[in-house]
Amino acid sequence: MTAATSATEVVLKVSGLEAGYERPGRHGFGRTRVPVVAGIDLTVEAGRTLGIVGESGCGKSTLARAIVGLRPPFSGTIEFAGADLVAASPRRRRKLSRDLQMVFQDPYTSLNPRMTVSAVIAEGWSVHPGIVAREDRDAEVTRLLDLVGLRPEHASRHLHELSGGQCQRVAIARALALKPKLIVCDEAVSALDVSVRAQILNLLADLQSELGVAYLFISHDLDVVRHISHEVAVMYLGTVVEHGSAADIFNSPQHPYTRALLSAAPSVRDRPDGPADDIVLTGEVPSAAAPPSGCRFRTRCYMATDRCAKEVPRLETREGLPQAVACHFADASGSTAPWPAA
Ligand SMILES: Nc1ncnc2c1ncn2[C@@H]1O[C@H](COP(=O)(O)OP(=O)(O)OP(=O)(O)O)[C@@H](O)[C@H]1O
Repeated sequence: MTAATSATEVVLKVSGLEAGYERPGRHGFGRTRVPVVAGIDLTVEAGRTLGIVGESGCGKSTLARAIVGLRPPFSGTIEFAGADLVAASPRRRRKLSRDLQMVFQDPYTSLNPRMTVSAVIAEGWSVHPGIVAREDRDAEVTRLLDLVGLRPEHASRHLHELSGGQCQRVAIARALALKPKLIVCDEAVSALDVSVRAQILNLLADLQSELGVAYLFISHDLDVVRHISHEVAVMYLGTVVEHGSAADIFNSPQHPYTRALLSAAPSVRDRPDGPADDIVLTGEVPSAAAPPSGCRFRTRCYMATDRCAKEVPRLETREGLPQAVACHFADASGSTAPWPAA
């Protein structure tokens, strides 16, 4: 008997992505580009979740915005559902955007609080006609509300009458209304209370099982990312320093930055094989406008040597390790100690 192989469908493939902002050039002449995202490669498979984690300011939102077209990249490619989003005409891009939705951190600012819930959910159907027939729209709003755990009577309420958790459910219903292949969630549960956060995370997971939607899930909260992700990419100063399955990243982190980050996460710190102490990083995160030479993490790394100032470590799988790591010293011997504690 031959084993069945199931080909995985890649919905999003980002290659060599550079994105950021422009500032006035030297002496006020021209514009200088500041790449906040400095050459990122990643893929998201259909029906799966890629979590992106990293400290505030590492470029997570810039990455999300570049992917959904809110911030044109400086270079690189973004392939979505087989189409090149960067090269696509505005018309084609608009068509593709139906399948690529985003849920932001704060629904009160990302959605119009004076609109009714029903109008917020149905808005995309005017931009993308043909998804739901006009006469079926009320019923579809009710179905979507039910899907995200709200009642039919919520349809006529205004957003400002709802709680933060309810608003975020509306934002998810609005994204789902277009039957997308991928939803980019940028700190989508960060503003919510702990119990509501857990409800929304469970809701997202249930919707994924039911509808097969993929997520690019961005958060600074390690435990949230761990809860929802199949794969995890760890970002530091605009680059990915480690990328692998959520289990490999959380159970056996290899990059010194990942180790430091995880050593402060309660779910990791408190387990028997966790680090003896928090790994405290010294120094400030350098500016994206003037990153260190070589390894971008070296100015805060407890392992840095001269080599790290000269050579940029490539993000690659190293012998004996299942995940990809961008560190000259990562290998299966666990040489990027201190980890684990014993
Ligand atoms: N238009 C801009 N002008 C000046 N600085 C910017 C601009 N856009 C981004 N930055 C800077 O780039 C860095 C990365 O920003 P970004 O919002 O992508 O990070 P982040 O990881 O999402 O952090 P946070 O969670 O705090 O938003 C930050 O230091 C931010 O101040």
